[in-house]
Amino acid sequence: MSAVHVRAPGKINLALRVGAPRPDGYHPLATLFQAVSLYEDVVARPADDITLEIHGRGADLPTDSGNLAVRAAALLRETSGTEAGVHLTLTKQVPVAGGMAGGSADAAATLLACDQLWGTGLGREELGELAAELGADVPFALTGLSAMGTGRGDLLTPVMSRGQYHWVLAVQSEGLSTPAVFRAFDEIHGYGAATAGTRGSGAPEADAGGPGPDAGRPGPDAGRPGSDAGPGQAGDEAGETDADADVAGPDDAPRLDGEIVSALLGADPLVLARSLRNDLEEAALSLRPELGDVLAAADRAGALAAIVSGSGPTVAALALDAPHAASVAGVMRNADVAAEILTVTGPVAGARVLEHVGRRP
Ligand SMILES: C[C@](O)(CO)[C@H](O)COP(=O)(O)OP(=O)(O)OC[C@H]1O[C@@H](n2ccc(N)nc2=O)[C@H](O)[C@@H]1O
Ligand SMILES: Nc1ncnc2c1ncn2[C@@H]1O[C@H](COP(=O)(O)OP(=O)(O)OP(=O)(O)O)[C@@H](O)[C@H]1O
Repeated sequence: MSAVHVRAPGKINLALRVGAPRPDGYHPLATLFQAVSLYEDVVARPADDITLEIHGRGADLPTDSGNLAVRAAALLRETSGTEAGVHLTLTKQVPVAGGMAGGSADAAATLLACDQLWGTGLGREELGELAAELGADVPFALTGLSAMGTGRGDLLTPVMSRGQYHWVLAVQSEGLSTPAVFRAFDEIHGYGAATAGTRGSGAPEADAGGPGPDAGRPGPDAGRPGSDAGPGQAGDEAGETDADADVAGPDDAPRLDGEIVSALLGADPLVLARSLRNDLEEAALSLRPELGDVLAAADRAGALAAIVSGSGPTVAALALDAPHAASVAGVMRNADVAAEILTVTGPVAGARVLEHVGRRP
């Protein structure tokens, strides 16, 4: 085979509940992911070593083992035992360090592209396990669509979603470090200096003394006022998910409100708008107070609701439909609160092969 082209999506966390740091420094999460139509494209070609070139965003990113795509290829090579190499051409659309899991999408796309190129014979399940080793958000970039994430965010349960949601994204020129946002979260909630670490280091640098005194506390309630508005129109058609129950993890893990799962089944953006919440938003705002202006601008532009995506600083504003999204985007562009204003839709598929070039019949 002469090339494999794989595309993987960025994500928005429709809901993100965060608990106290665990002994390993990671935070237990309960999150509802939606994959959106902002993509990372990876073309994998045979080569002797593992090499990478980057187009689009991220010209300053490392192209060596500091890059998650290179790390993904190296992990797959080691696991599969192949001696082959790969040249990766990565075209990035997802903002770097934007809270939309762009690096994770690169890793997921690379795993799938190299798997196909090298014919490793590993199944999706084994690729999922490698994905979780690379980062908490990587498994979701493989599966895409809508899913609940628990554990570190890497234990996924698919969630049914009807209809298409229209988002306006306010992208900042400077990203936010995910570990720094989790650290700010810990400070705000009195959890002590439990997390540090850099991406892809395998695990965050845990507190030398182990878990903080508050490690067992339930998740804090850090949503903005109004983000917890009244009950949704939970129908009785919740499919495999019990929409009336809180969606639970272990005893002291944070929980998602079942209302948001029902909202996705109802295909009604007005209902979803009432259920959006992000426990990291306050922490992102503490590091980047200007994000308050972005949220306010989305509100003034008539968005149904707006939320910081994941660890930020990208703000995702929900619209009623495509024309409404275009209108909100126009007003937000004029407000001049972001480097770029984009419109996307979700949910979309996870990492998938777009093209095999030169495959034998
Ligand atoms: C904020 C989210 O995007 C929400 O989906 C994710 O939790 C972040 O996922 P990610 O960037 O893939 O995270 P990783 O690369 O695994 O970890 C980066 C750093 O984020 C922090 N981290 C991440 C996930 C988690 N459940 N708890 C954490 O404390 C840790 O400091 C870790 O060192
Ligand atoms: N391929 C990559 N793309 C982007 N960042 C990468 C990549 N490889 C390594 N990195 C490092 O990871 C950091 C953040 O990556 P990314 O763009 O995925 O952030 P993010 O979207 O905020 O992630 P998440 O939402 O998963 O927390 C970058 O600042 C960079 O140091």
